[in-house]
Amino acid sequence: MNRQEIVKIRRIHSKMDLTQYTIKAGHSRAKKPTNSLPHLSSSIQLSLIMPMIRLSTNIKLIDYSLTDPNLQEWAKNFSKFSATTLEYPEEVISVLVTQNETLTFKGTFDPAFLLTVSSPTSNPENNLKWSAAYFDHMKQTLGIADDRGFISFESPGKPYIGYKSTTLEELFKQK
Ligand SMILES: O=C(O)c1cc2cc(O)c(O)cc2[nH]1
Repeated sequence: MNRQEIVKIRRIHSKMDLTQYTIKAGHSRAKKPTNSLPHLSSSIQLSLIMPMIRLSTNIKLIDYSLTDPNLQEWAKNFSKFSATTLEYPEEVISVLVTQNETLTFKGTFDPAFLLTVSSPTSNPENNLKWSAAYFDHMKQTLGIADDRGFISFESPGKPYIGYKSTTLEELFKQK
Protein backbone atom coordinates (compact mmCIF):
# COMPACT_ATOMS: atom_id res chain seq x y z
CA MET A 1 0.00 0.00 0.00
CA ASN A 2 1.50 3.32 -0.97
CA ARG A 3 1.47 6.59 0.92
CA GLN A 4 -1.23 8.12 -1.28
CA GLU A 5 -3.59 5.24 -0.47
CA ILE A 6 -2.88 5.49 3.26
CA VAL A 7 -3.65 9.22 3.18
CA LYS A 8 -6.87 8.47 1.30
CA ILE A 9 -8.02 5.91 3.89
CA ARG A 10 -7.20 8.31 6.73
CA ARG A 11 -9.33 10.95 5.00
CA ILE A 12 -12.24 8.52 4.64
CA HIS A 13 -12.09 7.51 8.27
CA SER A 14 -11.80 11.06 9.54
CA LYS A 15 -15.05 11.86 7.70
CA MET A 16 -16.82 8.76 8.90
CA ASP A 17 -19.96 8.90 10.99
CA LEU A 18 -19.03 6.61 13.84
CA THR A 19 -22.67 5.96 14.70
CA GLN A 20 -23.05 2.59 13.08
CA TYR A 21 -25.83 0.08 12.89
CA THR A 22 -25.70 -3.65 13.34
CA ILE A 23 -28.36 -6.06 12.18
CA LYS A 24 -29.05 -8.65 14.83
CA ALA A 25 -31.74 -11.29 14.28
CA GLY A 26 -33.52 -9.13 11.75
CA HIS A 27 -33.55 -5.96 13.86
CA SER A 28 -31.63 -2.83 13.12
CA ARG A 29 -29.89 -1.71 16.30
CA ALA A 30 -28.08 1.57 16.75
CA LYS A 31 -24.69 1.20 18.37
CA LYS A 32 -23.29 3.86 20.62
CA PRO A 33 -20.93 6.18 18.82
CA THR A 34 -17.53 4.71 19.33
CA ASN A 35 -13.93 5.47 18.79
CA SER A 36 -13.31 1.82 18.10
CA LEU A 37 -12.35 2.55 14.54
CA PRO A 38 -8.64 2.93 14.57
CA HIS A 39 -6.62 6.00 14.20
CA LEU A 40 -4.72 4.44 11.40
CA SER A 41 -1.05 4.70 11.89
CA SER A 42 0.40 1.91 9.79
CA SER A 43 -0.21 -0.08 6.65
CA ILE A 44 -0.56 -3.17 8.89
CA GLN A 45 -3.64 -1.64 10.49
CA LEU A 46 -5.01 -0.67 7.11
CA SER A 47 -4.66 -4.20 5.88
CA LEU A 48 -7.08 -5.31 8.62
CA ILE A 49 -9.83 -3.08 7.28
CA MET A 50 -10.95 -5.10 4.31
CA PRO A 51 -14.39 -4.60 2.83
CA MET A 52 -15.85 -7.96 1.75
CA ILE A 53 -18.36 -8.24 -1.09
CA ARG A 54 -20.24 -11.46 -1.80
CA LEU A 55 -22.47 -11.73 -4.86
CA SER A 56 -24.62 -14.68 -5.86
CA THR A 57 -26.54 -14.66 -9.11
CA ASN A 58 -28.60 -17.30 -10.86
CA ILE A 59 -27.47 -16.25 -14.34
CA LYS A 60 -24.47 -17.60 -16.23
CA LEU A 61 -22.23 -14.65 -16.99
CA ILE A 62 -21.16 -16.26 -20.24
CA ASP A 63 -24.77 -15.94 -21.45
CA TYR A 64 -25.83 -12.66 -19.85
CA SER A 65 -22.88 -10.37 -19.31
CA LEU A 66 -23.17 -7.12 -21.24
CA THR A 67 -19.56 -6.25 -20.44
CA ASP A 68 -17.30 -9.27 -19.97
CA PRO A 69 -18.70 -12.79 -20.26
CA ASN A 70 -15.69 -14.35 -18.56
CA LEU A 71 -16.52 -14.94 -14.89
CA GLN A 72 -13.08 -14.04 -13.57
CA GLU A 73 -12.80 -10.92 -15.73
CA TRP A 74 -16.26 -9.80 -14.62
CA ALA A 75 -15.26 -10.40 -10.97
CA LYS A 76 -12.09 -8.32 -11.44
CA ASN A 77 -14.17 -5.52 -12.90
CA PHE A 78 -16.59 -5.86 -9.96
CA SER A 79 -13.65 -5.56 -7.56
CA LYS A 80 -12.53 -2.31 -9.22
CA PHE A 81 -16.08 -1.01 -9.21
CA SER A 82 -16.41 -1.84 -5.48
CA ALA A 83 -13.13 -0.08 -4.68
CA THR A 84 -14.36 3.07 -6.41
CA THR A 85 -17.83 2.89 -4.87
CA LEU A 86 -16.72 2.15 -1.31
CA GLU A 87 -13.75 4.53 -1.64
CA TYR A 88 -11.10 2.00 -0.64
CA PRO A 89 -7.97 0.99 -2.53
CA GLU A 90 -8.54 -2.26 -4.40
CA GLU A 91 -5.65 -3.79 -2.42
CA VAL A 92 -7.93 -4.06 0.63
CA ILE A 93 -11.08 -5.30 -1.16
CA SER A 94 -12.15 -8.95 -1.32
CA VAL A 95 -14.86 -9.98 -3.78
CA LEU A 96 -16.56 -13.33 -4.25
CA VAL A 97 -18.81 -13.89 -7.27
CA THR A 98 -20.85 -17.09 -7.36
CA GLN A 99 -23.09 -18.33 -10.16
CA ASN A 100 -25.77 -20.53 -8.67
CA GLU A 101 -28.72 -21.68 -10.72
CA THR A 102 -30.71 -22.60 -7.61
CA LEU A 103 -31.15 -18.97 -6.50
CA THR A 104 -34.84 -18.10 -6.58
CA PHE A 105 -36.32 -14.62 -6.26
CA LYS A 106 -40.06 -14.14 -5.77
CA GLY A 107 -40.41 -17.83 -6.53
CA THR A 108 -38.83 -17.81 -10.01
CA PHE A 109 -35.43 -18.39 -11.57
CA ASP A 110 -35.63 -15.21 -13.66
CA PRO A 111 -32.34 -13.25 -13.50
CA ALA A 112 -31.73 -12.16 -9.90
CA PHE A 113 -28.98 -11.61 -7.36
CA LEU A 114 -28.23 -11.47 -3.64
CA LEU A 115 -25.40 -9.22 -2.53
CA THR A 116 -23.71 -8.68 0.83
CA VAL A 117 -21.43 -5.68 1.32
CA SER A 118 -19.45 -5.73 4.55
CA SER A 119 -17.49 -2.58 5.30
CA PRO A 120 -16.47 -0.60 8.39
CA THR A 121 -17.77 2.50 6.63
CA SER A 122 -21.30 1.15 6.24
CA ASN A 123 -23.83 3.60 7.68
CA PRO A 124 -27.32 4.70 6.61
CA GLU A 125 -26.07 7.55 4.43
CA ASN A 126 -23.37 5.52 2.66
CA ASN A 127 -25.72 2.55 2.22
CA LEU A 128 -28.15 4.77 0.30
CA LYS A 129 -25.42 5.88 -2.11
CA TRP A 130 -24.00 2.39 -2.45
CA SER A 131 -27.43 0.86 -3.10
CA ALA A 132 -27.95 3.19 -6.08
CA ALA A 133 -24.45 2.44 -7.41
CA TYR A 134 -24.61 -1.37 -7.05
CA PHE A 135 -28.12 -1.65 -8.53
CA ASP A 136 -27.01 0.50 -11.45
CA HIS A 137 -23.94 -1.71 -11.94
CA MET A 138 -26.06 -4.87 -11.94
CA LYS A 139 -28.40 -3.30 -14.51
CA GLN A 140 -25.60 -1.97 -16.74
CA THR A 141 -23.39 -5.05 -16.74
CA LEU A 142 -25.85 -7.95 -16.33
CA GLY A 143 -29.20 -6.44 -17.26
CA ILE A 144 -30.71 -7.41 -13.90
CA ALA A 145 -33.55 -5.08 -12.86
CA ASP A 146 -33.51 -3.33 -9.47
CA ASP A 147 -36.54 -5.30 -8.29
CA ARG A 148 -34.68 -8.60 -8.80
CA GLY A 149 -32.04 -8.31 -6.10
CA PHE A 150 -31.42 -7.59 -2.46
CA ILE A 151 -28.37 -6.01 -0.89
CA SER A 152 -27.45 -6.59 2.73
CA PHE A 153 -25.09 -3.94 4.11
CA GLU A 154 -23.12 -5.04 7.14
CA SER A 155 -20.55 -3.71 9.53
CA PRO A 156 -20.25 -6.52 12.02
CA GLY A 157 -17.67 -4.86 14.25
CA LYS A 158 -14.16 -6.00 15.01
CA PRO A 159 -15.02 -8.78 17.53
CA TYR A 160 -17.11 -10.43 14.79
CA ILE A 161 -14.44 -10.66 12.10
CA GLY A 162 -11.89 -13.46 12.24
CA TYR A 163 -8.40 -13.05 10.81
CA LYS A 164 -5.01 -14.67 11.47
CA SER A 165 -6.58 -17.26 13.80
CA THR A 166 -8.04 -14.54 16.06
CA THR A 167 -10.40 -11.56 15.70
CA LEU A 168 -9.81 -8.03 14.49
CA GLU A 169 -10.53 -6.74 17.99
CA GLU A 170 -7.59 -8.73 19.41
CA LEU A 171 -5.34 -7.79 16.50
CA PHE A 172 -6.08 -4.09 16.97
CA LYS A 173 -5.30 -4.40 20.69
CA GLN A 174 -1.89 -5.75 19.79
CA LYS A 175 -1.02 -2.76 17.60
O1 LIG B 1 -15.05 -2.07 13.27
C1 LIG B 1 -15.91 -2.44 12.47
O2 LIG B 1 -17.12 -2.24 12.61
C2 LIG B 1 -15.49 -3.18 11.28
C3 LIG B 1 -14.23 -3.57 10.93
C4 LIG B 1 -14.32 -4.23 9.72
C5 LIG B 1 -13.39 -4.86 8.89
C6 LIG B 1 -13.83 -5.47 7.74
O3 LIG B 1 -12.98 -6.13 6.96
C7 LIG B 1 -15.18 -5.45 7.38
O4 LIG B 1 -15.53 -6.05 6.24
C8 LIG B 1 -16.12 -4.83 8.19
C9 LIG B 1 -15.69 -4.23 9.37
N1 LIG B 1 -16.36 -3.57 10.34
